[in-house]
Amino acid sequence: MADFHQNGNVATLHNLRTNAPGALEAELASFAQSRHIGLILPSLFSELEGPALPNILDELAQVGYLHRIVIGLDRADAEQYRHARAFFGRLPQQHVVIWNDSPRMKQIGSRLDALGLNPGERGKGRNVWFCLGYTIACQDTAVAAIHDCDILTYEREMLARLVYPVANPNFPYQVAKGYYPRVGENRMNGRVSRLLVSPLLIALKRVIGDRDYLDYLRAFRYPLSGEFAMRTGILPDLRIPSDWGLEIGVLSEAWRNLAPKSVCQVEISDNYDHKHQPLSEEDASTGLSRMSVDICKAIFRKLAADGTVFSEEIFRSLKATYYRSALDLLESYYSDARMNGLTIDRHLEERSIEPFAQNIVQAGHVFLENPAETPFIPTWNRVHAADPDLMRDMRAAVAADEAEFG
Ligand SMILES: O=C(O)[C@H](O)COP(=O)(O)O
Repeated sequence: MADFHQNGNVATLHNLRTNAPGALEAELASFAQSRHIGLILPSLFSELEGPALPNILDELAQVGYLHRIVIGLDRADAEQYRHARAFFGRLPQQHVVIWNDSPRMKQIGSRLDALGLNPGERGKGRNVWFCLGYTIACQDTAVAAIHDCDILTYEREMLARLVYPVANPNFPYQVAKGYYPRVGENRMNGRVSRLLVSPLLIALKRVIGDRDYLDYLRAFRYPLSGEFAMRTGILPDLRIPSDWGLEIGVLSEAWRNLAPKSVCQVEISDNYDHKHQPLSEEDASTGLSRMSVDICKAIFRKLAADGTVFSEEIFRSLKATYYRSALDLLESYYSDARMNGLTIDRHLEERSIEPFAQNIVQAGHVFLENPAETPFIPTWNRVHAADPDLMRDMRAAVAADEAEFG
């Protein structure tokens, strides 16, 4: 049974398990009559062959309130795109597959490059950005949700809970961020969230002192969740990081652009499992290690933009303070896991803290050497100002790909 604690920073919408099954979906169907609800699915072609996506589609096929599903397809050749069209074809809702590697979409990318508005390296951030642009260009969607395509425990109630806070016209929220415990195969997961982000935020508070931004980030129960819903009015001004800092980046944008009362977090599941990436201890350029560096950089940059002065000494103290905080939290995670019959490999977890500590310092170095680096994709407002036809042409490119390979 969940609690109903509020932290005072962002509204927390719990699942008290008191609602009748289907009650939220029934309400959403009524909201959807006057405000269209869309879903964005950033997908790698390889995920079509994974175990999660077929079940996600089975669940989505039963969702009646969705106006459109926009699928951003990465790392696919022409044959794979054709296959993807057929794969997603069983969705009864209006849907579109954006083939990011198509010659037409590459031309759109080159046009952006020529304007100095490079949409960044291939990756989830860039994929989501094109899907958002497509959604804005359609001009018919009031609420857009985003979730990952590797969720092994997907149920359609997750989506209903995610979109409800921004779809209900009587609620004040512009952004809803999903949260849940990550457990699977009897293990407590969420390694980067538990072992890097939580202790890093505690350490930052100790080293640099109180900051509203730190309180805000610390208020989120799962800051790295890939599940968001937003009212589309805020999308044209959203700056999406092109690297792995996407989830923290979106929260930071919400903090910068919106009043705190417009942001909430919502419990979407009590059983979330997904594909696990390796930590790659020796190589900070891949896997969770790379993710941890990008997340640290995103947080440092945001704090610096807010007036915090960083130095080598601060990053050294941060590393030491982080290490201590992470070990303390590890003790709590262990007890929590143990009482819930879950396993946690203490040795492995303690070993993961070391590369994370190194990566904090590495991210600090990168930041100090290049403080002006802004790995953000331009906002769609900026794109529209520079090339008012681009969004329309992008829609046409997607339609032409569909017609050619349909
Ligand atoms: O959210 C996280 O911490 C990372 O995505 C890693 O998650 P995992 O440990 O569940 O694979």
